Amino acid sequence: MVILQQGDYVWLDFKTGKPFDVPVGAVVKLCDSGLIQVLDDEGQEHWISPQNATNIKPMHPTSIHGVEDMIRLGDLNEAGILRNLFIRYNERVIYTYTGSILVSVNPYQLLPIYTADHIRLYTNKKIGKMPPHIFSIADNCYFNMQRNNKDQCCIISGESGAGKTESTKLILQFLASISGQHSWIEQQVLEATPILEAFGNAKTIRNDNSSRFGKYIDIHFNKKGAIEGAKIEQYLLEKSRVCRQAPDERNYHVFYCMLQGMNPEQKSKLGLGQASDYTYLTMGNCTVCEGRDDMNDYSSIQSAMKVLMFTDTENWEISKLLAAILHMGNMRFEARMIKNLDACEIVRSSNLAKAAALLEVDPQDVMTCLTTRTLITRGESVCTPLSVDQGFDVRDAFVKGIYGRLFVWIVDKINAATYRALPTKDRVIYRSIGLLDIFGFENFTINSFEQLCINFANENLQQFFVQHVFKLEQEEYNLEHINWLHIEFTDNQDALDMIANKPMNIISLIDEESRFPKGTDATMLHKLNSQHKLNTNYVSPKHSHETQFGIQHFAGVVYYETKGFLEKNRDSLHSDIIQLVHSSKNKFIKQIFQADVAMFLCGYVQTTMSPQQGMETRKRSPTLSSQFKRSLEMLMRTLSTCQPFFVRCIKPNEFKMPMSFDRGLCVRQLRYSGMMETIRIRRAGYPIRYTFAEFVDRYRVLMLMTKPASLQEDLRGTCQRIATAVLGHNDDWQIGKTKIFLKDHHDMQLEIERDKAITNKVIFIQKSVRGKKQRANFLKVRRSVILIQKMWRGYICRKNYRVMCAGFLRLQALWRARKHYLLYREVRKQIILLQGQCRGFLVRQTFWRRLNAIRIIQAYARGMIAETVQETQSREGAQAGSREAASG
Ligand SMILES: Nc1ncnc2c1ncn2[C@@H]1O[C@H](COP(=O)(O)OP(=O)(O)OP(=O)(O)O)[C@@H](O)[C@H]1O
Repeated sequence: MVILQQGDYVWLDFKTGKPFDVPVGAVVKLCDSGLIQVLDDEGQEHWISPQNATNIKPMHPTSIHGVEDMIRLGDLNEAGILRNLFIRYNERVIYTYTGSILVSVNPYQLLPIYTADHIRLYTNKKIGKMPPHIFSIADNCYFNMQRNNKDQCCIISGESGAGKTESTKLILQFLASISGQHSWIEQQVLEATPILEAFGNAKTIRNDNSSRFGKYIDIHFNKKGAIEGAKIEQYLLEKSRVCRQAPDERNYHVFYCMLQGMNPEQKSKLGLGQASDYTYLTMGNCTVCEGRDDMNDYSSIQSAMKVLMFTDTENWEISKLLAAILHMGNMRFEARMIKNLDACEIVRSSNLAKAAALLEVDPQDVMTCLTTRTLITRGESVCTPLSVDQGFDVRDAFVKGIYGRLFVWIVDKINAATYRALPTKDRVIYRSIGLLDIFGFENFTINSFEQLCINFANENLQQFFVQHVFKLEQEEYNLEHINWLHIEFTDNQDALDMIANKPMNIISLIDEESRFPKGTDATMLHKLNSQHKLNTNYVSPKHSHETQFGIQHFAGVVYYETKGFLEKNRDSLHSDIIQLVHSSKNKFIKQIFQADVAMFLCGYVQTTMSPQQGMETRKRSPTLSSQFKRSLEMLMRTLSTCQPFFVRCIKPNEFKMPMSFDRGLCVRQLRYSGMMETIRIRRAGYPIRYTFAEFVDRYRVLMLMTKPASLQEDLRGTCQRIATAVLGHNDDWQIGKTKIFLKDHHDMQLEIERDKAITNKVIFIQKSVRGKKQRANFLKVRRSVILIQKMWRGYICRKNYRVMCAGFLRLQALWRARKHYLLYREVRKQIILLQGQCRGFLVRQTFWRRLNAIRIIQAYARGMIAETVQETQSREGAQAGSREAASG
């Protein structure tokens, strides 16, 4: 028992026994209370008791958050694949790889992943270098074509509404933008889409723009890799839609566009009203399609037709036929009895006249043609009446005949504009990429002849795939003496042999019975039963009254209802109708019926038993199954010369809703797409191989001193050495007799290393060239610098010299000045000293002289003073005596 912890991821398998129930991923929320609580991917909680713990299995770590390449999933089973797609889808990541197979889940919303920037990002990038994307497939187709000089093809399959046509358009858009400037031819190739969609697409309950035909677009490129042309091959247009639509479905878009977009004058010329006036347009009770603008689409169709060289006359003739179809659809039949036989008559109305006028036939002839039939009884032709139901059937057969041939003519017309057959010698230099947008495996409640054809095509494609991925590899491994693990896989060769290859196969028996005059659906079933009842791929009816048989296809058993098989397979028109067309004055209708008329005129007719047991005359055109088988054989031949890529489109829900993932629906599609086988086969084998020479030439860059293959003596040894050096000894790659065998991731690793090595070498070359250039430049600059330095230094030296000279002069002057000054100062000092002494001497002499004089003067003065004082005193004494005498 597994010990679980909170947060662990597990698989929950409730073993409901329902065919499309697979284990769901879940995370453990609680596990400590005895019961285990888990939350599954759908958001539902479950409590699981220890007894039921066998329902739980741990999840491989690679499955927890999802991987880009499902080959790397540890849980390589339906549940693992489904969960991986689911978690990526929830993150709006719609593309996932399985090796080089791309799985695309329709997002039903516009994602910002198809911009010009994305185109640039994905250009010239090997698968795996960038996250999975449809652009990566387109890019690898393109660069493989150029690198390997080999045609490429891309097989896009899936259910209705899964996104095949959108993927095809995205690839075309990518190729047109990377292959060069938008040229006229590229525009023509791109403009073919609106025309094809108008005439071949319709609103169905599964898809508002459902392609009701398969197509193979072969795009041709010239040596330079520019688009040079394209050729479209169409398969199995659903003609019955012109006359009948299921509830909520519409007829082909072109009818509604024409009625909305034509001007009143044109409409009145064609006698047209509005969509609701026509039985053929209202059977599904739905004349408008949300999100489509029929009026706008009409002008797009018109301009696309101009680009593709439809003349105005041709355009008008097409409109006339479309209008005639609508008028014929409004014809009513009334029951009559003629000579005790059920007969009918067309109710008088303008519809017959309008239809006859547009077809340019006599209205009476139309009446006769739709109400009677010419039979040959005992060599004589007899005209017998038709019942009302037969009348309707003949009318519808005529209408389907017109539309089917018109569609073929339109495709041919487009091809005439876009495809130029090249002389055989030129073809060698032209390469092509083929895009196959074809209905996937179908298994409805009631499956008819169309489903048989579709599933037959899918068996072929599955076989092609298996052959490509497994059988050829196995053969090659054996041839090359490679050890490899034998894996079980479903080889559908037996089923294919039973359907179409071995003598008395199912298709040939249906064909034979279709040509047999007395053949009916019941006799055909009887023959099928007796021929194949012992074949394990054939499921016989359980009771004799049952009208269905089963085939064990690669994707499961499908039961086919045989009612109507022969009629559908004959796909022929009664000779009366061909005669009516022959009598027409309308050149266009005669042109589209050209082959039938020619056959009719040759009298090349077949006879079949009519319900009235008379012999009908019909033109003996090839049956639908033989035509389909032939075009399928051609297609398979073309594909087998190409290097293939596979895109598996998955529709996540039936409601055209974003972010809604219906697990059951997706498992069914995964199973029907043969995905499981493909994953196992691819993972177990060695998808990448190179001859020794190719390998050495491509990867010698990874080992120093390795010579080109042409100069090698031991190519095998060199290969081995390179592979060992890069991939290691023990990894799962092998070396055979002439080739080396690798897994996808080895290729990626080698390419990454090669890229690195080349980048290093390029950098080295760039470095050397830049170095040389820089050195030369440097030397030049250095020379110039030295010259400048020289000049500068000279200049500076000269300038300095001059300054120095001036300085020296000044110094000299200063020095001399100083010397003179010092001398002068000394002299001056001496002189001053001398002067001082002299002056001293003189002063002293003068002093003594003056002193003596002063002394003499003083003595004289003192004598004077003393005399004066004496005189004064005597005078004063006299005066005082006088005064005393006076007073007294
Ligand atoms: N990559 C995409 N991004 C956004 N929407 C898409 C994408 N692919 C498909 N769709 C939506 O899904 C619708 C159906 O796609 P598409 O017509 O390509 O389906 P189909 O497989 O060709 O169906 P049918 O077989 O009926 O023609 C488109 O009209 C578009 O709305």
